[in-house]
Amino acid sequence: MDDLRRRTEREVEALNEKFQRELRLEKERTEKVAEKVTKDFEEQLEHMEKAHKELLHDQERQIRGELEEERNKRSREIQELAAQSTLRLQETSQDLERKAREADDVRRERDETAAALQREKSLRTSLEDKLTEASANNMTLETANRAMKAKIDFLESDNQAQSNSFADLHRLKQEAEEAMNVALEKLRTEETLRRKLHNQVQELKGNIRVMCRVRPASDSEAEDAAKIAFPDAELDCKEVTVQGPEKTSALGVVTTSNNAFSFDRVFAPASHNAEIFEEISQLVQSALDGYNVCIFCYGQTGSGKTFTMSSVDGMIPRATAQIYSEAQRLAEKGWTYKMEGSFVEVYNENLNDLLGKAEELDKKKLEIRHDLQKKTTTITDITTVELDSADRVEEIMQRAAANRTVAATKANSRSSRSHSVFILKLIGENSMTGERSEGTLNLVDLAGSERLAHSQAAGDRLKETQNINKSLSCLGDVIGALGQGKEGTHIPYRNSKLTYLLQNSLGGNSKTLMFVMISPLQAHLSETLTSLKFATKVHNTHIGTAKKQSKVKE
Ligand SMILES: Nc1ncnc2c1ncn2[C@@H]1O[C@H](COP(=O)(O)OP(=O)(O)OP(=O)(O)O)[C@@H](O)[C@H]1O
Repeated sequence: MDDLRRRTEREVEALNEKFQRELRLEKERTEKVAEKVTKDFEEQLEHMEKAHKELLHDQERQIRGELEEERNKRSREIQELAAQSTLRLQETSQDLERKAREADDVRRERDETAAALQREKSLRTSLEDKLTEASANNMTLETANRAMKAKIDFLESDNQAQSNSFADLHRLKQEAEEAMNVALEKLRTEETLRRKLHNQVQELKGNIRVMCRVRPASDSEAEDAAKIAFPDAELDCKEVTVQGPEKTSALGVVTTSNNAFSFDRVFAPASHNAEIFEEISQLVQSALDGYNVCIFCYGQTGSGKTFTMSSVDGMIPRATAQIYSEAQRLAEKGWTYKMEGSFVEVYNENLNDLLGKAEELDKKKLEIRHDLQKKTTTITDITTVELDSADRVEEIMQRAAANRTVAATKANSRSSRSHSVFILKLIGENSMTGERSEGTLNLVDLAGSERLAHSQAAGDRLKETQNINKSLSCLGDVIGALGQGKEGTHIPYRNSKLTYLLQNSLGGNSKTLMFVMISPLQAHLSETLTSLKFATKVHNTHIGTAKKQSKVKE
């Protein structure tokens, strides 16, 4: 049993070993097969992958190509569409333009038709009027015809009477012509005489006249009114009284002085520019007659100088209007006039062309030249405007005002800090009598006369004030020296630009009118009294002929 069992065990063992060996071999074989299969499969996979990639690539390329083609096709289509729509747009806008043109044409035609209709209507009315007139004329002509026929019958019946009446008519005509020539000659002589007499009257009135104007207080100023009275207001108004400031004596008594002034004329606050002009119009006439005339407006800032001189109805526009109408009247007497205007400004002792370019103010140098023989003055490089119509004055004033506005600074209203001179040259010629006249009218708006102590000025402003004071006092000195009336007296014209500019229009035969402008306010009392005293000094000066003197009564 044991042997059997051992033999069986050995056989089982041998079988087991054999089985293990065969298993191992089988396993190795299987592994080899599996390895080969795996490799084959991988190769096959790789191959397939490659083939697939190529296929994909080909397909992508193909799709891209198709896409590109599609895009090109679409963009071509879009371009075509855009071109078509542009074309359509152009056609539409051309259409629109054509339609607008047609509408314009229609409108024009309609307007023309309306105008033609209107013309037709007025033509018809005028034809109807003419027809009425013609029938009236016809009737008159028929009456005249009948009268003529009667006359012809009469004349034919009496030939001798006819030639007699013809000779009578001829003689009468000659007499009428002679009378007319005598009248014309008389008219011309009378004009020459009028000029002489006018000048004599002006000289009798005094070659220097001083007038005073007190401006009205505005509503807001009414409470600050100074005590100014016009004692002879009902008569010819030549006096003005101003109550001075209160003074307290050492004993504590308060007094006020009453200052009385008299001038050639005093204008109370209610006066209008038209009344003022009535007084100066005679001097404007003198300028037309060939005299040099200076009209000044003097006074502190805000006293009414510009209102009187250059406002819309001021002296400058009124004087030029008078000159135009006078020149027309004188044309009947053989006079033709040439009028030239210029507008200058004296600022800081510098002469500026107010009609030139604004940027040249204070830069361009203007020179004053005098012809002492002819008593004429010229300024180099000055803008001169021929005043061939009354409207030109307005244009000149606007140009000057605009230039001054440009030149003004914040702290400096240029017009109150400078003197302006409107110069009107009037050259007249009489072709019938051979007479010639050359007069100049200077209309001067002086700078504000306030004194240095009151203006509290410094810097540029101080220089301006000093220059203003200097030129105003030079003006007083020149007038004072002229007033001495002695031959050979030195007249200090050269001491200021203003007096030098006006040299030929101050003194001699020339006429001067000084308007002193007065503010009605108590706050300006001190300046008012100073202005009135200055004006009195000028008024007491007599140039040329004797005239009544007046004094300051205190
Ligand atoms: N007669 C008047 N009637 C009514 N208003 C006047 C009259 N005079 C002056 N005014 C007014 O008073 C104000 C000051 O006048 P204006 O400007 O003429 O003074 P001005 O002396 O020229 O001053 P400035 O020296 O500053 O130029 C202005 O508003 C002006 O309209």
